[in-house]
Amino acid sequence: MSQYHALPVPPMSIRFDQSAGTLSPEGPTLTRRMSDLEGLFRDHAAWQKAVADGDPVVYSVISSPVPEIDRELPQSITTIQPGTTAGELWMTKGHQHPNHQGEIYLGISGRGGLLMFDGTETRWVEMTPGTIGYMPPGWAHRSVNIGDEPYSFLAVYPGGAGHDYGWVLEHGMGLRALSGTDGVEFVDYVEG
Ligand SMILES: O=P(O)(O)OC[C@H]1O[C@H](O)[C@H](O)[C@@H](O)[C@@H]1O
Ligand SMILES: [Fe+2]
Repeated sequence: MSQYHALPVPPMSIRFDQSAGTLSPEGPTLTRRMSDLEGLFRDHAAWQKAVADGDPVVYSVISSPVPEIDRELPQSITTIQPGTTAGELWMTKGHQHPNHQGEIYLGISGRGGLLMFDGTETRWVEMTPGTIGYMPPGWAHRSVNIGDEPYSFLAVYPGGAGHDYGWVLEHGMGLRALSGTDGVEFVDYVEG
């Protein structure tokens, strides 16, 4: 975490320019390429090939300057590119909040889905512009682009929530979202 990101901020408004894909003022930004998603797609060989064939950007995250520290309420906008890897829809890594804290997403543009898993049950919430998706404490979450255009959503989350990526690598997400003839199709996480 940069020192800039950890600084307290005054009351403020933050402007989102959708066509430019910017927040102002802006905090840290993050770009995740295919190589950053190791171990997450069911078809490892297809993932490796995609990395070798140009390692495309799968999603990016722009953040407001509100710091990720306890009692603050940071926000970020994530944009997932459309695409599939061996039929599996492009998605975020997915994470659990170590101390089980809730979070909300607001669909901004494109069509997506919010896959949630509490270790036993899986839930899917379809996200279109204007949908508020709620993740209760203890539900790991992953976002998926189910359309042909970039899918963007706003996230608002407790500053102390943290990101546990190891939990998803260990437990999976219950289901995988594949591109189907009539849209999205689900298979068990462990299915090959
Ligand atoms: O952290 P990932 O699973 O890669 O998801 C990407 C991002 O999605 C949302 O914007 C969350 O609020 C971010 O905290 C998260 O980093
Ligand atoms: Fe989260």
